[in-house]
Amino acid sequence: MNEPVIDLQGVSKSFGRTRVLDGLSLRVERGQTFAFLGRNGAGKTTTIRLLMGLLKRDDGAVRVLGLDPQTAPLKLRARVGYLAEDQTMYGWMTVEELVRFTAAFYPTWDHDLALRRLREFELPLRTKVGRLSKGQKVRVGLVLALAHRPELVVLDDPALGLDPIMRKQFNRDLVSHMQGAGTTIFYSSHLLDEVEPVADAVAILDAGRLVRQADTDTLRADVKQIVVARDAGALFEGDRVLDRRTAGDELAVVVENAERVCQRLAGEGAAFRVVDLNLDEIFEAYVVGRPEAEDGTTNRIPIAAD
Ligand SMILES: Nc1ncnc2c1ncn2[C@@H]1O[C@H](COP(=O)(O)OP(=O)(O)OP(=O)(O)O)[C@@H](O)[C@H]1O
Repeated sequence: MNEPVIDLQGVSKSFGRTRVLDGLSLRVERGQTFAFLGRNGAGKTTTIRLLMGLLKRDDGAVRVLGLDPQTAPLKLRARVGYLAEDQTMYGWMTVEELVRFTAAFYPTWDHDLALRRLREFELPLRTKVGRLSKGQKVRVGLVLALAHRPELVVLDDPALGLDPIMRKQFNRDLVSHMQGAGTTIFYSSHLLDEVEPVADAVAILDAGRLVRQADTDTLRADVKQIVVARDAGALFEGDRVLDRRTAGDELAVVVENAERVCQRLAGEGAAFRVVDLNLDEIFEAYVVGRPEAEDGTTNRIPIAAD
């Protein structure tokens, strides 16, 4: 198998006495569009800063494009397009000046490509960056992150602060300008609806721990809600239950390995129905699901990355 583009193993990071990342392992393959999901404060930006060599880890190993970002940050930056969450731009420069200024840092800069993207994004070249709208600034950030033709694009919550129409547009930009052509895209988000149509793979981070990493299609096929009679909770003993809730006479249980669970239930002659979940519902089951039975016992098994 090819070397992964991003490879984190057992990475931990604390700020003072607060442990923000706790033994995080993650693997992103070449050409993937990979969404890194987590609620506010889960540790996404911290992970991205570690990937970019902007922070030092306390423990574990990090390789990005085969390099350790901590010891080779500049080499890495030349090969990565990075859009920070709080991208600070030089507001007093015009768009054109900012593009020329940034170009000077990258030997592989493709100025024609930059101009083409600026045109496609309908960005006004002679307007000062400080006067652009939030959506326009994100697009300038994307142009700057892409025009040196990086092998890897790392975007920290790029749709943050954009209105729903602009977020859809951003997704279209992602698909039309970055996907394909072998570029690997790693981006953090908490906007599940928008991630779902574009991400090949996702990782779900919760309080600094990885709760699941999988291809998006695999995840949707694997995690389902199974509805049984209210008193039939014992059917799921030993299963990986993520969430369990009752409604009227029914019990709805979200499980991993749904196909295997369904085969078993069918074999046992149990009455049940299966509900497909979208990424948003799956995410919710992992990070806020309540797997406990009414007697307080739990059968959520600690979950490892695939
Ligand atoms: N330099 C720092 N010093 C102290 N605490 C920090 C620092 N950077 C991050 N933290 C804390 O680490 C935790 C994780 O922050 P991080 O920014 O990585 O989360 P996030 O998943 O990106 O959140 P969001 O979606 O809100 O941007 C938070 O509790 C944050 O307050």
